[in-house]
Amino acid sequence: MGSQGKGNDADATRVSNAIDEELRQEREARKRKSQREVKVMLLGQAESGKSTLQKQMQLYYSSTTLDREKPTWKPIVYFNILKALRMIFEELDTLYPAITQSPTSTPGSLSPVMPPSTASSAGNVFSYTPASLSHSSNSSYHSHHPEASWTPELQYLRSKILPLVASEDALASELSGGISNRAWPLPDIRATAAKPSPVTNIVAKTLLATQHEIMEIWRHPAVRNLLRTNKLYLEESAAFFLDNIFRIAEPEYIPSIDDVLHVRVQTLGVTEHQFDVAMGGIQYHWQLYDVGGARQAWAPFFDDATAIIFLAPISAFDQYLEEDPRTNRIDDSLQLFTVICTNKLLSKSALILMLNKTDLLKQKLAAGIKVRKYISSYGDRPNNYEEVSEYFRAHFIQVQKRKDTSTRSLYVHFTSMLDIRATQSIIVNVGEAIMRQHLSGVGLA
Ligand SMILES: Nc1nc2c(ncn2[C@@H]2O[C@H](COP(=O)(O)OP(=O)(O)OP(=O)(O)O)[C@@H](O)[C@H]2O)c(=O)[nH]1
Ligand SMILES: [Mg+2]
Repeated sequence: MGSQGKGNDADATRVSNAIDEELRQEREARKRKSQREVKVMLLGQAESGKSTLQKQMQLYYSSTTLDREKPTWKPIVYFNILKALRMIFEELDTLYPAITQSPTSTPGSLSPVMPPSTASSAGNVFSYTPASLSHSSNSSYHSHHPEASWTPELQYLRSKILPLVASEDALASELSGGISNRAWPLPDIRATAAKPSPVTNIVAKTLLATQHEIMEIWRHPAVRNLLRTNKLYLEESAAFFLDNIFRIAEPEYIPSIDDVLHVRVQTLGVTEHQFDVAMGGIQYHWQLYDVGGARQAWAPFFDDATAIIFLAPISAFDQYLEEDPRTNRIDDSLQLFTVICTNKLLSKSALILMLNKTDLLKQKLAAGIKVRKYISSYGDRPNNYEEVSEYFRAHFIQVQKRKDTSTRSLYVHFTSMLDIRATQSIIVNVGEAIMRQHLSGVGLA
């Protein structure tokens, strides 16, 4: 019995040592792995540019994967176009109810369609055309074409384009794997967009057949008027895609990187993107979390995040929240930034602030839109880009100084996320700051 007991003890010790060793190795491996793992969160209000930054980071760190994805963005570009056309016609139908009747004859008075080369470069007529300019360019048209005479041509264009608009729901359904409701945001569509897609093919053919009518409605003075008077508010990507309709309607069309950056799809929940980043001869594994929608519930899952990149679109000073039309979007960004700064769970993360959409801010200011009209505290300060951007920057910095629960520093960048060159150099800079934080966090710096 005794000797048997001893044998058992020895066995047990051996087994226990082996388990200890295994656990030690696992711990080591986990530690090594966590030393290589960098978690970055993208935060900011809806449409602040988080997903666009994610694409820019993918372009910088893993450009071949973004290149491979390009064809899968095609139906989503179509989807953005169809939505814009639907919104245009919803507004036209209300304003000119007569156009909803079927056309009696094809009007001979249709203005000639622009050739693709001039058409694609003649854009920039979104809502911010200076009033003086748009007035002079439209006045001669007005004198020959009183609004009543628009009815037959609008009727005709509507009847041509309507079948395309009608396929919006089917396209949404195809993209979202069977959920047919265009009001719903699409889930991460890149997976489903890669599958064979009969609706996408039909939409492509219809686009090809109606491209001239689309350009014509997009250029039509009735639509220009709606945009100029802000009766029609299109998503920011709409003008870009409609200006480029001839290129997009080509049968061999594959979205360019520029197109991919312009696409607008609302992110649902949290999407995760991974890529390997080589720095100092070591491969780090970056996990990028693009957090759309819900605001607070996610915080506990990210208490070990290396860095938070907060995006605030400072062009949005004249916009209000969709869900609460009394809240100015800059105010909302400041509130959300306060929540992030004061959240103890996130206090160990590096904090990077990107004041985004500076290109749109410049356009709005150049068009004479006054900040004071929307933000009374702006007072009599000059309404130029330098003053306005500095004013917003100071406000965000002040929030962090006063409210931050940690003593971390704040990295601030002005960004224009559709500008590839400028954004790529900011990504290098931000990447270095994130790696410094990571290395100090794992005790290597
Ligand atoms: N002009 C301009 N447009 C931008 C800029 N950054 C992003 N956009 C556009 O703004 C729209 C919204 O950008 P997203 O990246 O989808 O915004 P998001 O923060 O991911 O939005 P949610 O997923 O709804 O939370 C897209 O059409 C982008 O192309 C910018 O700096 N300038
Ligand atoms: Mg998004």
